[in-house]
Amino acid sequence: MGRTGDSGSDPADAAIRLHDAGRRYGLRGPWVLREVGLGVRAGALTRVQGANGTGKSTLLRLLARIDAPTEGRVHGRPRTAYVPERFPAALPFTAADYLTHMGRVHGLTGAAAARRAHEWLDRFGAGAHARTPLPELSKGSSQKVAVAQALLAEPGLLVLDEAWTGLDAAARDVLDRAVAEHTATGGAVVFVDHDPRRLAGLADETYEISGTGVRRRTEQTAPAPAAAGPTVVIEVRGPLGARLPPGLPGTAEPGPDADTRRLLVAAPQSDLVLRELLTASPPWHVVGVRAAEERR
Ligand SMILES: Nc1ncnc2c1ncn2[C@@H]1O[C@H](COP(=O)(O)OP(=O)(O)OP(=O)(O)O)[C@@H](O)[C@H]1O
Repeated sequence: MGRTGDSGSDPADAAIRLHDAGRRYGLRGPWVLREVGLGVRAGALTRVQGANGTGKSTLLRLLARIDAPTEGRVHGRPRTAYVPERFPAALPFTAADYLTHMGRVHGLTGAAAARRAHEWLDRFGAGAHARTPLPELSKGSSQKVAVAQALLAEPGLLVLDEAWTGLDAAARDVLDRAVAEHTATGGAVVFVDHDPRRLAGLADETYEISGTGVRRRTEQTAPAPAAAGPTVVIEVRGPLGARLPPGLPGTAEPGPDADTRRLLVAAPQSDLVLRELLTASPPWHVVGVRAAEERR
């Protein structure tokens, strides 16, 4: 069985690393993972894939340190936030109180945690549910809370297990952008998603689970084609006279102020463009992103 350690993907700058890690459930349960060696780099987007039941969630729980490996070791303790595949929605909190509580768990002051709780609920279009008890939320709103609790913590490592499932299209876009911003500012993201188009072409590393082993995939997924379809307007601000990064897809035009530009980009390429802008030197500040139809 191929071991990721054998493929040389154990970077020294890893935020977290598994060494010969194995996991089974129960004393005599079958091994789900064995001899797994992989590192997750700071500033990188890492995808984990594999057929149903192969151990994707198990691997993510090891990386999030929710579970300890049955054998082997884990190195690195980045501050980690985790969106589980199934959010425990029956907790006795309102949405805002739960998020504030989670913010405090992650070390924020009460005031900062409460502010970010409301900011993230608003960003996900769930501001109206701030005072709704978690058990009364719809599945979609509940998932927004599940994702917001991880994002508001601004962790070093963000672990997303099917986090897009159940979100509406606008909320999925918000999460896509949050992931791009997170990696652009040096955070690490590990994700699993059943949809191969999710963040297609953006992953820096892709790991495939097969049998009890994990293999690093070396081939890059081609970026999503710029198909006809929805266009988004990205308004950015940069230093006066600065040039946009070369080779950006879409078209650019002057913005409302001398230091702003408006980019018209096919929706599937907007994350790629945001990432280029945020990682440019000097970086561009993203003023806003909206559907082209809403343009005034
Ligand atoms: N808490 C647990 N107790 C016992 N067995 C478990 C537990 N969690 C997972 N397993 C088993 O470990 C194996 C891998 O499960 P896991 O959920 O990690 O796979 P997955 O690839 O994420 O699955 P899916 O594609 O269905 O989300 C499965 O056989 C599953 O039944």
